[in-house]
Amino acid sequence: MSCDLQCYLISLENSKKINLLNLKPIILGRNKETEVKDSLISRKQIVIYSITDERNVKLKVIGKAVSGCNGLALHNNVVYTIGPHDIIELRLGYHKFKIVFEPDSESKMDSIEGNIAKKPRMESASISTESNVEKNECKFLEGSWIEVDNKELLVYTPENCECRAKIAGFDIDGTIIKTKSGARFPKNSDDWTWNLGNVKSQLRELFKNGYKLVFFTNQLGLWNNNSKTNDFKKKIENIIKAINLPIQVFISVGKRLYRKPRTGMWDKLVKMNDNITIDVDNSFFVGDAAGREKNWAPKKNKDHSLSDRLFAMNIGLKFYTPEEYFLKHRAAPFKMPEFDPRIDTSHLSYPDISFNKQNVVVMVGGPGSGKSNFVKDTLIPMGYVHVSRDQLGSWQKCVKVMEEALDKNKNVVIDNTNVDKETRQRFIQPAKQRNIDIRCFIMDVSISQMRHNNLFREITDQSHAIVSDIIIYSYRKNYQEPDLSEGFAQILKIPFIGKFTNKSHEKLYKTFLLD
Ligand SMILES: Nc1ncnc2c1ncn2[C@@H]1O[C@H](COP(=O)(O)OP(=O)(O)OP(=O)(O)O)[C@@H](O)[C@H]1O
Repeated sequence: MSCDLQCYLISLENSKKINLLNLKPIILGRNKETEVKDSLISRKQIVIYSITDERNVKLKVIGKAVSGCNGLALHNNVVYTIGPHDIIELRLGYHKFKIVFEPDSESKMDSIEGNIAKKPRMESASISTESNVEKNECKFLEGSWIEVDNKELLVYTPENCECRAKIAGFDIDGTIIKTKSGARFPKNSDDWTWNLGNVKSQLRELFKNGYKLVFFTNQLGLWNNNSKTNDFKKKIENIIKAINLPIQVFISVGKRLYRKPRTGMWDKLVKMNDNITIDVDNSFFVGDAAGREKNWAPKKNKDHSLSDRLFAMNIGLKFYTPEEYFLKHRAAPFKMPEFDPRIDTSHLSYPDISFNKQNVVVMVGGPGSGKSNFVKDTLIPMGYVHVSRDQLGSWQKCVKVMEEALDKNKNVVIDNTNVDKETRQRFIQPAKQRNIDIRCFIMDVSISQMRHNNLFREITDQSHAIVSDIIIYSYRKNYQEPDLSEGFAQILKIPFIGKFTNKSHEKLYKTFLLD
């Protein structure tokens, strides 16, 4: 063997070259030698030396992180023998160093920029050890929690969780687990068992087939409750431990962006996937909130919601119910929501709203029906004085401001819900007394679209007071259809035409938001 033979570790991140001396151990870790700053890695992570004459390298993991070789996890305190071109990962999947012997008699073409870096060898053939590393070993190693956006989202990531392109996503309650007691809601954090017998083995199969396993769950009940949150975290850790796979878990605690069917949890996963683009076409999501009607199977209740199916739809993922996925049942029928936000409205147009005399426009429409948006877009630019109870505080003030404007020969728009005849008369009478025409513009928007719009506003505009569903349903209950006999010179129906100031709002609006 030539005495000129040298062994190096070459960083695949920055081409840094570390000389491995014959039979002289050095320490790799979060240190100057490697230039790695990853806090999950110990300063003393791996002990390593070369046996240059034999063209091999011995190493032992001694630090807190899970280190790897050629994509496989290494055990701590086990001596491994590896060889030229093997790739050491200081933390499994990260901070890769290739073993290079120079001169390289095996591959003259080999270079960091060349074939090895682009096509890293994944086989474990060259690892020999005093204990075996199984090729598909997939154990779970305890991880850590992070809190996002003022605890609206909690994320659990096991230490050896790898970022992968294919995602197998699952809801938890009613999908992975069910209550042991048979109660609808768990009685305590131990009240769980596997939902279906083969959940665990199917998850293992997916993991072996290259999927990253991710759980997504809505847990509004944890909001502002530290003790419940801690119990729930423990429960999640127990479930993952029992499955014994590195599964990442997203818990939506808040009401807004992260709650399924909204895509906040998925968007966060995309950002946390270490620049690996997610292969949406080959990923999927499984959940029991699928909108199935009562008796979708013998004696089965109606699903409590549709949020899991809509979550998948919003992202563009294939969707399965637990029965379809785990038991291979045929797809059950389901009911879609009344309002579909994806529908294109660009072909619609407003009716002719011009008028050749002084007039008052009384808007009629529930909370979130888009009255203010319409008024701002159309009537205000035409010179109408904007009268709104939201801004003035009481209907009496609205009447006063309207009268003052009318007496100055101005046109006026009353931008209130104006739900019934009595409310509308408050504005019709003073106009009539002045012989001024009154028109009525009704927002042609369904109750479910109003709910969608309100939620959209809640997410995008925190300055506006939150409108509860109760207020919207009370609008529906009290609604009296406007009629010419009330004193209107004209009644027009105003369609909802989507108009957006920015792309991200448009994207959000066009997803299913209601659960
Ligand atoms: N034409 C539109 N295109 C896109 N989004 C719209 C449109 N109209 C309204 N929205 C959105 O719907 C939400 C409610 O709209 P808006 O405030 O105009 O309703 P409103 O009927 O005036 O409600 P309220 O009576 O509660 O004040 C807002 O977030 C708004 O941005």
